[in-house]
Amino acid sequence: MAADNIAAIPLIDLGDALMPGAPGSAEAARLMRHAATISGFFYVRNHGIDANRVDAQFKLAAKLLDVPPQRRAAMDMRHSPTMRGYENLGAQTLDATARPDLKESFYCGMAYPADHPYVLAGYQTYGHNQWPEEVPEAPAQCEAYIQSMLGLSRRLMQLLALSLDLPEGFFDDTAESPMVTLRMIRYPAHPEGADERTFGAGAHTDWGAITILAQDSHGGLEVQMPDGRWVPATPMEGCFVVNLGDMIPRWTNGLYHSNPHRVRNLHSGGAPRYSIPFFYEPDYFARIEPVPGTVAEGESPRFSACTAGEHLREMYLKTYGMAAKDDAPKAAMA
Ligand SMILES: O=C(O)CCC(=O)C(=O)O
Ligand SMILES: [Fe+2]
Repeated sequence: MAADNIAAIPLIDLGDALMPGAPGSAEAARLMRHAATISGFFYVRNHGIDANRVDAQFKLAAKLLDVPPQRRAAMDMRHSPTMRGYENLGAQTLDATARPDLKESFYCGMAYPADHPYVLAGYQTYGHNQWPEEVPEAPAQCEAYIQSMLGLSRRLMQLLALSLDLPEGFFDDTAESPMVTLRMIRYPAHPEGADERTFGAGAHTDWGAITILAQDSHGGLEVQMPDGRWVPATPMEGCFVVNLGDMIPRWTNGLYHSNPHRVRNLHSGGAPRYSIPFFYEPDYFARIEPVPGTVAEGESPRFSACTAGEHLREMYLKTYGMAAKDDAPKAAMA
């Protein structure tokens, strides 16, 4: 079974590619290009993140999601200008043709200082976390996890640049004040007799640049291949699943893909499934337009150029039917 999905979702060993200029970087970049032109999904191993840190984050996810419902209501993400806090079961419909998602989650972001210009401006994803006092260790632990994921994301963006025959540091200046979201998700067991429109997470593509997913041992994530087939992203010990979000096709003029994926918690024997995706997006004002070498001479780009902030705002509007209050930056974006 593992061999099957490794063929579809390649495994990249980063052990020798973690530092700029490291000898294994070219090979990692080559494998990344291969994965990116198929589905945009790959596993990473020897990624430099301590297994204990990941385990502790799963324990924290359970604690956060065990906070009683009436307390959680006070910290619902809908009360947050930056969409941080609790998301209830059924609050999001990732696939508009399916039923509302059978998942609940807790969202948080990087601890930007309150006087950071983007926080003051109220841009989406910057600042304003809502922490439950029942879990006092959450802010510091989430920030530490975010910082380690951010380090890995920056390295993956460097390898992505290499994979496009660009200098390793090509994307570095888009990472100055990144938009990052950490999400801790819990999926109840898939209901018995549920119809084919029922999902833990309906089919969707991710919106940002890179998603780094830690999943527990139950499985349930499936990825759509170019031929339409759904392939399980079976959990692999010590590995993250990495996938490219919709900004990457926009940045590469469609050369790299951000394929649909979905979740059904079918094989856990009735237990809930936990997953922890980390979403990395560049700076709010990073321009997302084809990188050199991706638009052939005489051809027009396939996507309109935009800023990362504009792109993300559109996406939130699409699946939650709401956008954060960030009309102000329009002038600055023009
Ligand atoms: O839970 C998972 O395995 C995937 C979650 C996901 O796709 C998402 O949050 O975008
Ligand atoms: Fe996703």
